[in-house]
Amino acid sequence: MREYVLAINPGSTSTKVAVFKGKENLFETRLDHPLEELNQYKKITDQYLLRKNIILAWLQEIAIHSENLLAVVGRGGLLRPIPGGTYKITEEMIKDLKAGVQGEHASNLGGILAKAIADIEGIDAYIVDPVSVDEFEDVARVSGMPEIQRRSLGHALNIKAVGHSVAADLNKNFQEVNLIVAHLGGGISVAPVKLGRLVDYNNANEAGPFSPERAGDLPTGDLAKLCFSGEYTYNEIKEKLRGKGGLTAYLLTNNAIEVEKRIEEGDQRAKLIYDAMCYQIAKEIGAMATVLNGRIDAIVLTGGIAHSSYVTSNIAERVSFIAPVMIYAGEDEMKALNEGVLRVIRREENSKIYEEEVLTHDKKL
Ligand SMILES: Nc1ncnc2c1ncn2[C@@H]1O[C@H](COP(=O)(O)OP(=O)(O)OP(=O)(O)O)[C@@H](O)[C@H]1O
Ligand SMILES: CCCC(=O)O
Repeated sequence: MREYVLAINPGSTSTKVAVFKGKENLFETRLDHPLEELNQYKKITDQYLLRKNIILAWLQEIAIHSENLLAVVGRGGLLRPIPGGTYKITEEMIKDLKAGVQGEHASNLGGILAKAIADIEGIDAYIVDPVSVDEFEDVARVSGMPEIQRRSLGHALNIKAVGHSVAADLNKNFQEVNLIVAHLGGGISVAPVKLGRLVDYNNANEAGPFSPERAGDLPTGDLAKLCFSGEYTYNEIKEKLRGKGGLTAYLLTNNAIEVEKRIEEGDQRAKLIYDAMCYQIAKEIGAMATVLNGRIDAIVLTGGIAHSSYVTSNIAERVSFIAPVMIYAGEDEMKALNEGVLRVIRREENSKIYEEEVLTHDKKL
């Protein structure tokens, strides 16, 4: 009997996998990939066969047979800009994931792996709320330089999933509330969520507050000088902006728990940098409050760093005058992927077709 949903969430060095029966999470694990293995491949998407075989071996280990799978869902990546929702994976989407139309990202593998495993049984494969969800109002796209448009890239999957939970806790529908959701992880996304739509974003890879691994907003003149100083290659600059920026650049760690330990031991520099990160997050939340004209049901702090009362109280002190601050620490992307599929299977929502949404969503300013 076909009754299980397999969820696949690829990260840079591991693939999280889970098997659900209805809402119940039966098995979940993180399959680690040693760097020596991954480094053999030039492009992230070239790792697909290696990861597929490891997932199939794991399914065998837990005695889940592919003929009992009902659907497979993967985390969607840097696709073309599309509205949020659950998408049936099509060949057109696979082409774009392989080409990396908005860049390389481990999540590009999510859809490719889901489709490859679903195809073994001829069942449906989906992605849910990919990184490239774009529900911007046009005014949010204008950057100040016509050659550059502001892009919507961020932690849409967790932000939307948490938004649904917050709305339910407020006894409302997601489409009835205005929220500012700050996802505080390795990257940081701050999003004004207007009646269920992500109408603006900082773009977690390139702007907004700095984060454990990313530099965030920078003074543009000084950045241009650094780029042309002759000291760095393009790839080195890219790494300084994303991967080796933020806390990692200042404190040589991306681990917020380690930073807090240093602060407790009296490290004043660690305190200054960490407080600056909280300050920038609060400032971004304040800016996003204007997007919602100040009509906000709640400010929501989520992601791994929202476990820290140091961070949440620091931010709350600055922003609680705007709206009540609610904390939903951690993330449950596996549950969010499964629920996206369940909404379609239970006909609470229609699945979308990527190429149709891209066509109707192509923005030229
Ligand atoms: N209890 C805690 N207190 C403070 N920081 C914490 C705690 N637990 C986790 N973190 C921090 O959260 C960060 C990782 O968050 P998270 O797991 O959401 O990120 P990720 O999944 O690696 O990246 P992303 O969220 O950008 O996809 C790390 O800096 C980690 O040290
Ligand atoms: C673009 C930000 C999303 C992520 O880092 O996972």
